[in-house]
Amino acid sequence: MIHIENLSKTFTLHNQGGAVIPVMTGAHLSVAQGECVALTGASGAGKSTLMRMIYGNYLAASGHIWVGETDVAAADPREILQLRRHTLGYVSQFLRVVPRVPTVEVVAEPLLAIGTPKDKAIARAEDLLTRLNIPKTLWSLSPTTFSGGEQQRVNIARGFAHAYPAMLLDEPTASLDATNRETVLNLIEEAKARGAAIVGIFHDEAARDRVCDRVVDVTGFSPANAA
Ligand SMILES: Nc1ncnc2c1ncn2[C@@H]1O[C@H](COP(=O)(O)OP(=O)(O)OP(=O)(O)O)[C@@H](O)[C@H]1O
Repeated sequence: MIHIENLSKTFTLHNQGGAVIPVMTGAHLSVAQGECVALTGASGAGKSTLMRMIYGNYLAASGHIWVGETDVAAADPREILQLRRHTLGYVSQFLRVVPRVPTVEVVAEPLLAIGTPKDKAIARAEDLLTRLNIPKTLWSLSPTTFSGGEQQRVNIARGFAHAYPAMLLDEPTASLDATNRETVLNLIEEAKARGAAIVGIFHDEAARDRVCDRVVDVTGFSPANAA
């Protein structure tokens, strides 16, 4: 489902005389349906960079990033938006929302965007908010004033609302209490069981060992090691 071939990345520092920094070369990675792969490597090894490249936020210098039928490394912005809407989900660590939209709609929005009937989308959102222990009294309010932990859980609910065939998870259990952490691990297991291909960064080693089938150390993709 996710297939990375010979991927390279450089950063050009325009504010530092145009210095070109190679951060990745010849990266390969394949993630099958129903499989979860954890990216590991020391801080600065390139885990976030690789995730951002798969999501289409960072441009590749060369190579291919197949997500289903789309090569993200060559896709135009319209194709990337389509891919994000239907195929590729991203659960980041922080919630970014338009002010004044009620929480239940924030969570239902990815489903509404692909034409899911409103009652079905709202029912799914309510189910996820319940599972993630967001009190019902908050559902009709905007999450902008929620606590950090509440916002993180709303973000996770939104990320899991649609059954994306491929998902990127950036520390999905970071700073959650034991009960909510367990719920998130269950959501990941459910996504795998329905065939989602998942790539994630998990500093929570017990979580990683439980839900991930394989670990890929991105240090192996660094230009220093390839030389
Ligand atoms: N936008 C950018 N511009 C320039 N250099 C960048 C940029 N983003 C990342 N880098 C560099 O690329 C390298 C990989 O960074 P990245 O954030 O991917 O590492 P990481 O493995 O996710 O680290 P951490 O575990 O600390 O989050 C680092 O040397 C970093 O300085």
